[in-house]
Amino acid sequence: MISLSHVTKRFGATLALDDVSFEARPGAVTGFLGPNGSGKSTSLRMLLGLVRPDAGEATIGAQTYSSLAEPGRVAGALLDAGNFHPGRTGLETLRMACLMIGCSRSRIDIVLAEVGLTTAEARRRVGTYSLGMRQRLGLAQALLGDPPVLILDEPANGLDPQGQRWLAELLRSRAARGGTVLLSSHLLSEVSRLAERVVVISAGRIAGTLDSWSSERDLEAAYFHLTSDSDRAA
Ligand SMILES: Nc1ncnc2c1ncn2[C@@H]1O[C@H](COP(=O)(O)OP(=O)(O)OP(=O)(O)O)[C@@H](O)[C@H]1O
Repeated sequence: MISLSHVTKRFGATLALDDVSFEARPGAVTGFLGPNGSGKSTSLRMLLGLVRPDAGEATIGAQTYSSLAEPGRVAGALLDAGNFHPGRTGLETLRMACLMIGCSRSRIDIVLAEVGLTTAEARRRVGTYSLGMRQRLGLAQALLGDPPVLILDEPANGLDPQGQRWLAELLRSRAARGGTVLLSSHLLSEVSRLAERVVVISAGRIAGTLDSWSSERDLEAAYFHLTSDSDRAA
């Protein structure tokens, strides 16, 4: 279970998160949807111990990320696939990540196959990768420790239609095995395709949760209804 409980975070004069509480449950892919600047990345980064809350708590399995004994085996994360060292190959990137979390080297071949990067591609420097390939490498890194929890910031960014279909299948199969998947997006179509439950955030506040929708248009209508309500309240 992933949980934010009454979290508030300010950056100077900006109130990025205002008493935010929500959960992502095991066995489901939860989408975290909101406009640009609504607080999605700040929430995810807080779950991973990269941003400290001013008030409240962000936990994974009732523990803060920094108190987990083996965080890489509990939660895999994809935050910014643009952040990889461009001079290292994909393989070197994964070897270093594997060393840091203490995983078996055999996991590298497994995750490369899982994300659809070939051996030849993995031997290329990351600086030569397309956005979609960097995204696949980021997902491979998140999967290295075979963690039950995945926290993914805009994971479909740059993926082609085949990649998007493959990602949807990957995330659903992790959830079907009891995994907890939380993914952020500002794209309705992406969330509609990937998630089965959606938490909506707007201007740093949780605007509501959607548990079912019949079509992307249906989700869109519910989303605009929730976000316009929270705009009026702000
Ligand atoms: N390190 C920081 N310093 C100052 N302000 C910040 C910082 N990080 C985030 N913010 C501000 O906090 C608010 C929420 O930002 P956040 O990146 O969490 O939004 P987001 O929903 O992920 O947006 P996007 O969809 O554009 O990625 C924004 O107003 C942003 O400018």
